[in-house]
Amino acid sequence: MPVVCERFDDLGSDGAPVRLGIMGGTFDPIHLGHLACAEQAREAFGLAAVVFIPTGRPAFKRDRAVTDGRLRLEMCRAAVASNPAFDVSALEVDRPGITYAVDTLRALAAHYPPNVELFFIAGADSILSIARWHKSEDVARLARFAAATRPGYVVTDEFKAALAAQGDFRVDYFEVTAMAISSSYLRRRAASGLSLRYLTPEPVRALIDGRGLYRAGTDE
Ligand SMILES: Nc1ncnc2c1ncn2[C@@H]1O[C@H](COP(=O)(O)OP(=O)(O)OP(=O)(O)O)[C@@H](O)[C@H]1O
Ligand SMILES: O=C(O)c1ccc[n+]([C@@H]2O[C@H](COP(=O)([O-])O)[C@@H](O)[C@H]2O)c1
Repeated sequence: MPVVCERFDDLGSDGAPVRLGIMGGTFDPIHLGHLACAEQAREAFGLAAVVFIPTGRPAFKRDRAVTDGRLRLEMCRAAVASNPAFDVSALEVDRPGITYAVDTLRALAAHYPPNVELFFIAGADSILSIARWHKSEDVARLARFAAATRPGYVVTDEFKAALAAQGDFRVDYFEVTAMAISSSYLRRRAASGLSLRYLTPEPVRALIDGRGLYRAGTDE
């Protein structure tokens, strides 16, 4: 039985330094923006693998209903199957209560040897909120951050100063191909009966269609 993920549970067991990317998100549903972001972070930071970890009950989205965690995990699994460097983890979906990244990072740090360095991948826009994350000082100690910017997005000195004022976070930026799509956009399209083709991998689209997800009246 895998402990934290399905393909890379023994990462770092040879003692050599290695970097593991963590792509956290609600993934309701996963889309090409998430996947390109993870792939380009992998290249930019020399990550050996990226694990997609769908949240259980997301801390900052308590005001809306979220699709069942097992289904979101299944969509993530279908989305990453064709990339040998990608994996999924059920850690957050299986953990009861509100999902906090600190609990996940603690579990990963306890599982992997110290030569495995954790990189949490996130959109640069959401990086400013990390100081409000649960036990953010521990989050800062447990992982580095790979923050995705869009082409033309300038990380200003003011932004860096605002972040530095909030805590001792180690943040590195990388540029990701701009894709102006979001899970909410896909949900809205599905609810209007519009196609999700070319916005999410085909196996994910097939799951959404097959299970009748995000149809009118089933969303927020
Ligand atoms: N188009 C995109 N390109 C790059 N990164 C993205 C994109 N969409 C989301 N992300 C990043 O992926 C991570 C997980 O995002 P999340 O699951 O909340 O998706 P979302 O599309 O923003 O969802 P929603 O529309 O429901 O708020 C976040 O760090 C977010 O910044
Ligand atoms: O730990 C927290 O307090 C916390 C607060 C907000 C977001 N996060 C994490 O950030 C990632 C992206 O979250 P979201 O809400 O944009 O899908 C996901 O892994 C969340 O668990 C974590």
